[in-house]
Amino acid sequence: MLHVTSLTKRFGDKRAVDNASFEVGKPTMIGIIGRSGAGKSTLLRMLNRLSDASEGSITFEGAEITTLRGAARREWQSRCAMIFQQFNLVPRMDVVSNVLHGTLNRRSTLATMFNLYPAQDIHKAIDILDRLGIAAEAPKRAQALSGGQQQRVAIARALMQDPQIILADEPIASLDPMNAQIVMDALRRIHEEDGRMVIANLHTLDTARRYCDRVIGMRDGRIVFDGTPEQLTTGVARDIYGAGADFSEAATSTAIETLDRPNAAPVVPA
Ligand SMILES: Nc1ncnc2c1ncn2[C@@H]1O[C@H](COP(=O)(O)OP(=O)(O)OP(=O)(O)O)[C@@H](O)[C@H]1O
Repeated sequence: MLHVTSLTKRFGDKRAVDNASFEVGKPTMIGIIGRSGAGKSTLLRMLNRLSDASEGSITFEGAEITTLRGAARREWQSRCAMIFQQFNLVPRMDVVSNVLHGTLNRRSTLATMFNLYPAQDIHKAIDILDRLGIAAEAPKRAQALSGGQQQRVAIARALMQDPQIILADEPIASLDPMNAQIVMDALRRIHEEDGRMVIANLHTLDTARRYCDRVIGMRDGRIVFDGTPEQLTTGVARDIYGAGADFSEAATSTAIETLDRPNAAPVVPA
């Protein structure tokens, strides 16, 4: 399905992604972990063609992605929708219009200029918002929503494109633990119910372990681990993060786990 072969991105002398290779045979939920600067965002941006590869190849269902231009590149970008840490919504625009923005690639210039949306697209947008539990927010301005709600609007906008792949760049890094859990649950459900591939950059180990079928670990641009959550032992994690013997998993925890345990001690702010 997806084949990434010897993918490299150079910025001057620096190899932000260095000879990365992996294959995904079927829709899978994959977490990419690694410390800040390891190359996670650069890898995702190359997959989506927001950024050009310096070397290497990406193929999806047999077609080469790295060389796509113009309309073919835009068509690829709708097949693999991307969501971001900062949601990237239009803050003053209402929620449903933000979601309908996901259809921009396939609308005529005239329809875009006059803000005309087909009724079936509007119904589809509302249905998607409903599925994500935020249909009631549809008429509100995006800026009036909580971070977790805004990220779900961004997911809804991505789903409007009916993508085969969802690329999520640190989707929960700006959220509190409860909203982080809601957003990760939504991504997992979309993967399981729709059979879409989800590749998410995650800065915390526990989230990757809990939600993903497969984890890819990056260090200094290289893929240094590719396996199941069970194979991701503390020793392996220490290697990925380049940490010493004092490495503590708690330091990379989102505290999502504690939400599930009714008897867990309350988290006391420092
Ligand atoms: N446009 C750019 N120009 C120059 N260097 C860049 C550029 N984008 C990324 N880099 C560098 O490439 C390396 C990888 O960055 P990248 O953002 O992919 O890492 P990351 O693992 O996603 O980290 P973070 O979690 O902090 O976003 C870093 O050293 C970064 O400084």
